[in-house]
Amino acid sequence: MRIIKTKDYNDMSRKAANYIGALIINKPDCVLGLATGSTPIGTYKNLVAGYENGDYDFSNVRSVNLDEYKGLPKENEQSYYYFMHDNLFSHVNIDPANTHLPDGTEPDSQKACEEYNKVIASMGGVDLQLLGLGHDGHIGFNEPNDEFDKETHCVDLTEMTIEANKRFFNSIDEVPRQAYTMGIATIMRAKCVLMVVSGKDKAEILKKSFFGPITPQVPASILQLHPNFVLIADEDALSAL
Ligand SMILES: N[C@@H]1[C@@H](O)[C@H](O)[C@@H](COP(=O)(O)O)O[C@@H]1O
Repeated sequence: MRIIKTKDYNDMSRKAANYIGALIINKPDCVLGLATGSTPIGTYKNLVAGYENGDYDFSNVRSVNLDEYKGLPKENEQSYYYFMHDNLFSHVNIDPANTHLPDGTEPDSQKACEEYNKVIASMGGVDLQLLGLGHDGHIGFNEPNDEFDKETHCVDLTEMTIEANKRFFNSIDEVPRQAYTMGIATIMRAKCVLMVVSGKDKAEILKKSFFGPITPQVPASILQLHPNFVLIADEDALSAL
């Protein structure tokens, strides 16, 4: 595990975008595993700026997203489909046909998950998986559990996650209770895992995840075993170490 300590959120976002941008320059047809949440927004802004100034060309980049709420239509502003278009895809020259998210509009969970596993397999491996960190240690929507969930599956979101994500909705009742998420085994197979973490409110869970025991009760802790795990975190997020 490599820790890159940054001054603040902006510094974190710029360094993470530089990291991803270097991969795009090196491997123009790379497969990016992408994440949502508020933390990567700055990273995406910097990637868009890099595209605009001619540093990054997304025309051959392919992407697979970590997760999607179950039951939200694509045009719902809180769907991760909408988020990705709003924050990245519609601002760069990525081919929409090369971007993938689980289908949150598919009511049949087994079908949605099997289809997404096939999509992931067809990409031939993720070069870089970007991750945020949930307050309970979740990655994607892999919530604390008695075992590590391996492939794409449907999850019941925990109260903590519903509570944390309600800020994006009009009321807590609107927050979906379920989501489709890539599994831990898929995340662990990525050649490189890049996590961005910012803020004092993440300091305790960051410490627990990467300096505590490896346990499915703290899903992110499994990343301690990843051969190429890079954590880009700001001083606040690292303040409990
Ligand atoms: N499914 C997403 C995660 O992928 C994300 O890492 C987490 C943290 O979000 P934030 O970055 O807003 O703290 O939120 C959501 O639950």
